[in-house]
Amino acid sequence: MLKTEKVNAGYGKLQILFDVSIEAEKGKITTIVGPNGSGKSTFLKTVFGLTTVYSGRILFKGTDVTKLPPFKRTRMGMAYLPQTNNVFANLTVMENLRMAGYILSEEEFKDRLELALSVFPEIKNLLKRKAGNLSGGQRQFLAMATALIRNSELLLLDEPTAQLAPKLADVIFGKIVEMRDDHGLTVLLVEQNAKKALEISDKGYMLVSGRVFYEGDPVRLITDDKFQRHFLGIIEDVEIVGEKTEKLEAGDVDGCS
Ligand SMILES: Nc1ncnc2c1ncn2[C@@H]1O[C@H](COP(=O)(O)OP(=O)(O)OP(=O)(O)O)[C@@H](O)[C@H]1O
Repeated sequence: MLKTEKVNAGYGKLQILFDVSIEAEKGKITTIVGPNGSGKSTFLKTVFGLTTVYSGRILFKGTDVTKLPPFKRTRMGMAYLPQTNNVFANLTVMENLRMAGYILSEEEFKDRLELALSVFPEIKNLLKRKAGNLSGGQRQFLAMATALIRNSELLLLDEPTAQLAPKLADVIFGKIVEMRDDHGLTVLLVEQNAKKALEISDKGYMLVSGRVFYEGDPVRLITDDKFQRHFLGIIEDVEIVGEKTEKLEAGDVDGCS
């Protein structure tokens, strides 16, 4: 569904990502974890076309989208849900949902709305409320519901559980699983809440200083001793040789613990 090939990207001349190659398979949840500032959000923005790509390719459904503007990627089925400002705060919940479905016929919109509200019944009684007055969790539900209305195929989720109470975070993770299992969505997830995110994932990546440091089985990543230390920001034993960071293969992880 989504593949990046040796992507080097950043903001203007400030390079943040180095040779990042990642694959998110159709109908699967792929999660990227890593220390603060490692480039996780920048990577999602890059996939959506919001940064400067110096070299490498981004392939979406087999098409090279590296040079396409974000609105064209949206049209192709990508939904990017940033951590904040993921809904129109001055519009009501219903107006947000209508905006998402503005190209649909009235009949199609009704069907998509019914589906979105069946996955997110939590917002059903809030349709007239201004999105800006929703709680953090409700706002996240609304943002995800708009992706369902748009019939998006790939969800790019940037820390959807940030600043939410643990119980609510669990509900959000449950919704992500539901969107994969019942609605066939492909999810590329960036999370600080690394352990829980990896538990629901089919594949895990770890970024350190803008480079892929681990790729593979998410459960192996959680249980790896090195991961725990790196994730806490203690990265003294990441071997950096010149410009290259040693990449752990899934097979190496057993030996690390
Ligand atoms: N718009 C921007 N312009 C310039 N530099 C930026 C911009 N946004 C982020 N950065 C820098 O890019 C680097 C990576 O940040 P990014 O937000 O991608 O990391 P992250 O892994 O998502 O971190 P966090 O978990 O703290 O959100 C940081 O050094 C940050 O200061």
